[in-house]
Amino acid sequence: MMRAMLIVNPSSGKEEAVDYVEKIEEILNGKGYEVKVSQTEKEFDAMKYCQNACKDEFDLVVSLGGDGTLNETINGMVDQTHRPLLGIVPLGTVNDFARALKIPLEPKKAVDVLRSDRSKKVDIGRFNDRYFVNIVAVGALAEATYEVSPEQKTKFGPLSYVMEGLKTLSGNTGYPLRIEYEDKVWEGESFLFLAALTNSTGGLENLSPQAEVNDGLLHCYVIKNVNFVRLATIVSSILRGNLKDQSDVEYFTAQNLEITSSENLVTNVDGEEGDSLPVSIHVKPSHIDVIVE
Ligand SMILES: Nc1ncnc2c1ncn2[C@@H]1O[C@H](COP(=O)(O)OP(=O)(O)OP(=O)(O)O)[C@@H](O)[C@H]1O
Repeated sequence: MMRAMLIVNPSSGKEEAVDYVEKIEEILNGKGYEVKVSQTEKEFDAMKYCQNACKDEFDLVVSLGGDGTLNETINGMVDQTHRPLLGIVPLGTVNDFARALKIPLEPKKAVDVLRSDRSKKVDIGRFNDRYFVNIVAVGALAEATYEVSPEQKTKFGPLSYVMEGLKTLSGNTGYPLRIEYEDKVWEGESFLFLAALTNSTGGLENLSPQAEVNDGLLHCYVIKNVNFVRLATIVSSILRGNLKDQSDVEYFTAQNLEITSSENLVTNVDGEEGDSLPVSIHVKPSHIDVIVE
C-alpha cells in the first residue's frame, strides 16, 4: 500500500486546516494510500516531519498551511534522495507557489486537486544554505523590511518594500552591486535586484510573466540607479508585466548567481529576511513533483 503524510499546521490562516483532514483522508484512501496525520506545534516541525517522510520513503506528502508551512515542507525534502510527491492545500494569505502552479486558492477546491493523477516537476532555488520557491530581492530597499507592516507584506509581498522605499526616497538610491552569472558579470549601481523563479511573486502575477515553474532558470532584473520619476514608471511596469523592457532595467536569465557588494546589503528571500551579501544562488531544475489540476 502507498503511504501519505499530511503535514497540518492548525494555526495557519483562519485556523481551519484540521477541518479538511477527514476529507483528504477519504480522497487518499480512495486512491490507495494509507494516511498518517502529523500536526505541527512550532517552527521547524513541518520540516522535520517531511524529512522523516522522505527517510521512511513515503509516496506522498501533503502540506496544509500557509507559505511558511509549505517552505518548511519543501526545505525538508530538497536534500533527500527519496522525494515524495507533494500535494498543496494553501491556507495562508499570499500562497504564491500555489498561484504559480494554478492550484486553487480556495481550500475546498485545492483539496479536490488531490484527486488528480497529474503532477508537475518544479524548480527549486538554493540561496546559500536554504531554499526558496519564488523570489530573492537585494538592494537598498530590502533594508526597508523593518518598516513594512505585516498587512502590507501580506498584500504586496516584495513590492511593499519598494513602496516603503519610495516614501523615503531622496537623491541617490543605488548601491554598488556585482553579479556574476554563468561566465558573465554585471557590475554597477543598482536600486533593486530581483531573481524570480515563478511568475507569481508577492501576489503580483505580472512581475515576471515569462518565468515558468520548470524552465530551470532564475529570471533576473537589475533595476539601475534611477530618479524618482523613472522609478514610478518602473513600478507601474511591474504591474503591467513589462519590467524587462524598461531602459533602466537589465534583464537576463541564469542558473547560477554570485552576488557581492562593497556595502553591507541585506536580502529578502520569499518575503523573509535573508543573509546579507555575499550570497550564492542556484537553481535545482525540476526538483520537486507537485500534484496539479
Ligand atoms: N500549532 C502551531 N501553533 C502556532 N504556530 C505554529 C504551529 N505550528 C507551526 N507554527 C508556526 O507557523 C508558521 C507558519 O505559518 P504559515 O505560514 O503556514 O501560516 P500563515 O502565517 O497563516 O500563512 P501566511 O504566511 O501565508 O499568511 C510556522 O513556520 C511555524 O513557526
